Amino acid sequence: MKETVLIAGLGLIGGSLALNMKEHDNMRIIGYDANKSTLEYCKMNGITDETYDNFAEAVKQADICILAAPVSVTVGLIKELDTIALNKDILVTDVSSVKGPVMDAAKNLTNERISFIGGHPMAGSHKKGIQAAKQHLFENAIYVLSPSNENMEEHIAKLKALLTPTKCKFLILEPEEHDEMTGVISHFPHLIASSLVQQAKNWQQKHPYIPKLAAGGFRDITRIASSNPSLWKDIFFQNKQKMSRLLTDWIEEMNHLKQLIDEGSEDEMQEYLQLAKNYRDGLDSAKRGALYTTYDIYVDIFDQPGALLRVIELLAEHEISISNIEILEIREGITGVLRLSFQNDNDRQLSHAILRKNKYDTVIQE
Ligand SMILES: NC(=O)C1=CN([C@@H]2O[C@H](COP(=O)(O)OP(=O)(O)OC[C@H]3O[C@@H](n4cnc5c(N)ncnc54)[C@H](O)[C@@H]3O)[C@@H](O)[C@H]2O)C=CC1
Ligand SMILES: O=C(O)C(=O)Cc1ccc(O)cc1
Repeated sequence: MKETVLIAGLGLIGGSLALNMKEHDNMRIIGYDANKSTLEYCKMNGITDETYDNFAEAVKQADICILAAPVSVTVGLIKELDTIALNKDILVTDVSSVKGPVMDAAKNLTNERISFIGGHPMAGSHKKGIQAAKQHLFENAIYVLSPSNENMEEHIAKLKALLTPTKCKFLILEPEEHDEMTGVISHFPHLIASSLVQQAKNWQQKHPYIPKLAAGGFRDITRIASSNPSLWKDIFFQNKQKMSRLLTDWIEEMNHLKQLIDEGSEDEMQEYLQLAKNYRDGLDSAKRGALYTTYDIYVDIFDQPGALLRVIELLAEHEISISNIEILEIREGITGVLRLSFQNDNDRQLSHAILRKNKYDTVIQE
C-alpha cells in the first residue's frame, strides 16, 4: 500500500523535501500551501501528486506530514492539527529553524493518533519559494531531530528512512540546546550581517564610493544579509530570549573592543585576533562542517566576461551543477579570481580536473 506524505508549506525547504520524497517508489506526495500559484507550480512540474488549499482536508489523507511553513505558521498548524478529526495514525515532523515554540505546541497535542518529532535540516540558501527548491540542498548537512517524548525509536527510524534521500546526517538534540546553538551560529550572525550592511549604507551618504570598494571580506561576512527578511524576522522573534541574551553579550564584547581601540592596547588586540583566528581555523565547519557545507575551487580568469562564460559552459557540458559563483578581486582587464562552490566533493574534484585539462589555473580550497 502506498503511503501518503503531506508537505505543508512548499517553499524552498518544503519544495526541496518534496523533490527528495519523489525518490521513494511507494509514496504519494500531496502538498498544502497558502499560495495558490505555488500549488499550481507544484502540479505543473509534477512535484506533488495532488494539492490542497485546505490544511485539514490534506492532513486527513496523510500517513506522514512535514510542516515546512515559516516557524510561527508551523506553530499555528500544530495547534490546528489537534482540532482535526483523524481516522488514521499520523507521524508529524517540521523543519523549523527554532525548536522551542514548535515543541511546546507539540507537547500540548492531545490526539493520540499524532506522533510528533521535531526536525531541522541545517542547510538552506538566501533564496525563497518553490522555484528555488533543489533536490540536493541537504546533501551532507546535519538534520536535527527532537522527539516530543520518550520511546519514539520506531518513529525516529521511520522518519530517518523517509529522509534518507536527502543524504543528511542525523543528530538528536533537545529543543533548548538546539535553539541556543543555532542562535549562536545561525540566527545571531544574520542580525549582525544585516547591521553591518546598514552601517555601510549609512556611511555611503558621506562616501558614495563605498559600494564600489566593498570587496571580498565585506561580501563574505554580509552574504547572509541577502536572505528572506520575513522568514528571518520570524526566526528572531520565535527565538527571542536567546537573541536578546546574545545581543547583550555582543554589546559587551563590542565595548571591550572599543576600549582596546581607545586605549591603544595593541598587544591585547593582537591576542584577541590571534585567538579568533585559531578558533576559526580549527572549526569543524572549516573542514566540511555543520552549516556551511560548500566545496570550493578558485579559478584564475583573465578576459571576462568571455572567460567566465567558458568556465560555466565547460562544467555544464559535463552536467556539473555549480551551487554558487563569486568573482573576487576583479579589476577591469586584469586577472580575477572566480570562486566556484559545489554541493559535494565529487563535483568539485571533477570540475578541478576538467578545468585543469582546459588549461585553467585552479586551486582547491580545503
Ligand atoms: N531558508 C532556509 O535556508 C531554511 C529554512 N528553514 C525553515 O524552513 C521553513 C520554511 O522556510 P523556507 O522554505 O525557506 O521559506 P519559503 O518562504 O521559501 O517557503 C515558505 C512556504 O510556506 C508557505 N506559507 C506561508 N504561510 C503559510 C500558511 N499560513 N499556510 C500554508 N503555507 C504557508 C509559503 O507560501 C511558502 O510556500 C521555516 O520554518 C524555516 O525556519 C530550515 C532550514 C533552512
Ligand atoms: O545559516 C544560514 O544562513 C544558512 O546558510 C542556511 C540555513 C538557514 C536557516 C537554517 O535554519 C539553517 C541553515
